[in-house]
Amino acid sequence: ILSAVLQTFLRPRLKCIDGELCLITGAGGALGRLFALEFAKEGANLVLWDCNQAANEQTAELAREKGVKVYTHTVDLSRRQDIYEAAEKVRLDVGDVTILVNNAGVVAGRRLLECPDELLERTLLVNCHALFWMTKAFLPQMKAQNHGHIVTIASALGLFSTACVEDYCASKFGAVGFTESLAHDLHAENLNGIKTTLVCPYIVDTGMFEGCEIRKELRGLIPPLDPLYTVKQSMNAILAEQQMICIPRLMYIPLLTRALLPWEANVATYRFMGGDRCMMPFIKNMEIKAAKDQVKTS
Ligand SMILES: NC(=O)C1=CN([C@@H]2O[C@H](COP(=O)(O)OP(=O)(O)OC[C@H]3O[C@@H](n4cnc5c(N)ncnc54)[C@H](OP(=O)(O)O)[C@@H]3O)[C@@H](O)[C@H]2O)C=CC1
Ligand SMILES: CC1=C(/C=C/C(C)=C/C=C/C(C)=C/C=O)C(C)(C)CCC1
Repeated sequence: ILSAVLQTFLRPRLKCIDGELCLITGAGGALGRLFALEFAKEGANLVLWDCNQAANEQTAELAREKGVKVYTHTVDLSRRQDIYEAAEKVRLDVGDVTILVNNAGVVAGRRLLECPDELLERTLLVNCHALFWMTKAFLPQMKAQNHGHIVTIASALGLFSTACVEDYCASKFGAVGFTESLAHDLHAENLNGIKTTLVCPYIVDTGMFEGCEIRKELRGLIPPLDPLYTVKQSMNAILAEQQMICIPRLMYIPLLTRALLPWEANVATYRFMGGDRCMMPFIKNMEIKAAKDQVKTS
């Protein structure tokens, strides 16, 4: 406890990752791109995976300007075989990945009963199942050297939940459980050279949850996070080899109250803070977007 408190108030020693090989999933997306640029700044060579080839290549271009080697692959993380095949290519053509950042994520953004099954399934496959296949593909090399770092970009919604994002909460609770169990596994095997970091951010202003908002009067107290701030905070935690980080720190409170208060008290708190209906405008946005897409395709 003392060392954790000291870590919070003193500047922890940050590790050097110059020359390491870092694989980032969802690297074409908002946070993925910023992670790529931060890892490049630290001198890590990059392997960038995304299903969106154009966006991934754009990230690669920007990262190459920092003077590091960058390799790209177009991978659909909802397909186990695609992950294994791309991982084999990386092993043969590039080498051993020493830092793995599981960042790609999706959300259905529909009410459960109106959501196509495939969309619900996709959330679980990308946000949760892919963690199993990524770890099975890259952990053996890390174990052989007793050196590596596995980062999971989960969510505050992997620690406590809210209405209308059943798929997302199920997948992120899964991601949290997976990463914690893996961390215990590595400790139990005395593989102290392999670290894990679990990142749990609140709403980040990237567009993924456009419209999600809490009670107006509280929005100033807990505003959506700036993407660069989120990534910088995460980088500090990663380089300090911190096991878990909630961004902002205020997010530890709903995690604690969820565990300590009776269910009814939590429901009342949600109502008071607008946490119960925070996803309604986001779902509306997604419905409008889906309707527009349907018009375009028909
Ligand atoms: N934004 C937020 O409020 C928060 C986000 N997070 C988490 O942070 C992570 C990054 O989010 P953010 O940057 O906002 O999201 P983005 O949508 O900007 O980025 C996600 C990236 O992952 C890609 N991706 C989606 N599905 C697949 C797939 N099947 N295979 C490969 N790549 C895929 C996306 O491609 P495409 O664009 O083509 O779909 C996109 O490039 C996610 O895990 C998210 O859950 C956590 C807390 C809050
Ligand atoms: C439920 C709830 C809250 C709102 C949380 C929200 C709005 C979280 C959104 C997180 C997102 C979008 C994560 C994405 O990965 C409060 C007011 C903090 C506290 C009371 C309970």
